[in-house]
Amino acid sequence: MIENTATRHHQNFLQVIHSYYQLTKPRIIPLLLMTTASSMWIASQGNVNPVLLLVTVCGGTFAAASAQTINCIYDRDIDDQMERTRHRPLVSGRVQPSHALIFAIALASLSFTLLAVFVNLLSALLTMSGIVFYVGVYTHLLKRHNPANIVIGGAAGGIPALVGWAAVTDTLSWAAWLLFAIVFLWTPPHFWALALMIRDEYAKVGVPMLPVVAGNVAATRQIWVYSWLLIPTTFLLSYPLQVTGAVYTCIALILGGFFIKKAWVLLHNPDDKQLARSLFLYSIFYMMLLCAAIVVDSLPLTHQLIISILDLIQ
Ligand code: HEM
Ligand SMILES: CC(C)=CCC/C(C)=C/CC/C(C)=C/COP(=O)(O)OP(=O)(O)O
Repeated sequence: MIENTATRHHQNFLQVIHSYYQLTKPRIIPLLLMTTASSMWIASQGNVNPVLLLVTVCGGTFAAASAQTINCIYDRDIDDQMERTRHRPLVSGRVQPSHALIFAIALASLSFTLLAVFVNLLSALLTMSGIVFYVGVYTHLLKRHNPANIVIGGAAGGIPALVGWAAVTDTLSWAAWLLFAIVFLWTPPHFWALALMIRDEYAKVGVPMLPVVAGNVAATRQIWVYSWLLIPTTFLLSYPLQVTGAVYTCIALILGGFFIKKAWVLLHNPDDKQLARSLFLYSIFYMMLLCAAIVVDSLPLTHQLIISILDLIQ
């Protein structure tokens, strides 16, 4: 009997932890952190201090988790009505909104303190501006009111790249803003592809996502335009900025080629949900590999490999 009660308490405790974990929308955070890490990588010319990297990534994790939790509190009414979101902890009543708010404030405070004390004030303030922008501008002002919601909201997603740069250099440079621009321009194709898949759900709750208000044809045209803005922008890191080299440029070219191809096929089949899904999944893979390419590009081993290959050819 006592053993049973203890097991039940243990299970309840794990369920509570899991509910709070779910509040933070944890699957999105690793990619945000990859943009921070790759920005730190370039800013330190491949010699990033591992402790600084760890602390910055922890600060970024807490901040993103805080922002997502506040978003869950704010959007719990519409989350309740959409299949994709109806199992979230605040909707199903597993966490009280007031408890979630305390959790979010604690996470934001922890993030600010960690970054301000162990990294620098600029990175801490930028991170807080990320939370304010995502919650105040995207979630409150735009998401339910303006079809340009995610175009402007994409700026919040670009902030972790700025944070990474600021963490290393205590300033922002052209390269930092370029990384910001890459995430900013990537966000519309990433999100509209998903919105094409679940357009009816957004329509049901009255969220004016582009495919809902302008139709699939207009949305796929916009995806096409943003893809063409994104891909050339990724090359600017190599030329004229010269913060990345040949390996990055080759990988960016191949990845970009597939991006354009998928956007092109979708442009000609705007109602095909499978193609929209394929672009959505690819957009995530694309950003992961682009960040990885930035890191690989600067490794001494890569340089040695290229020199060996060039020697072999000659
Ligand atoms: C305003 C900007 C953005 C919007 C509106 C948006 C929206 C979404 C939505 C609705 C999902 C589906 C999540 C789910 O199934 O619950 C998703 C998935 C995802 N997003 Fe975004 N996103 C945005 C920006 C970003 C950024 C900047 C990143 C990272 C750099 C990112 C990374 C991801 C990842 C990794 C997933 C897949 C998560 C999974 O496996 O379920 N997103 N996004
Ligand atoms: C520096 C810092 C902390 C920056 C914050 C960056 C951040 C949290 C970006 C997240 C973008 C995102 C996944 C939006 C989805 O919101 P949604 O409300 O449209 O998604 P939903 O429909 O799944 O609720």
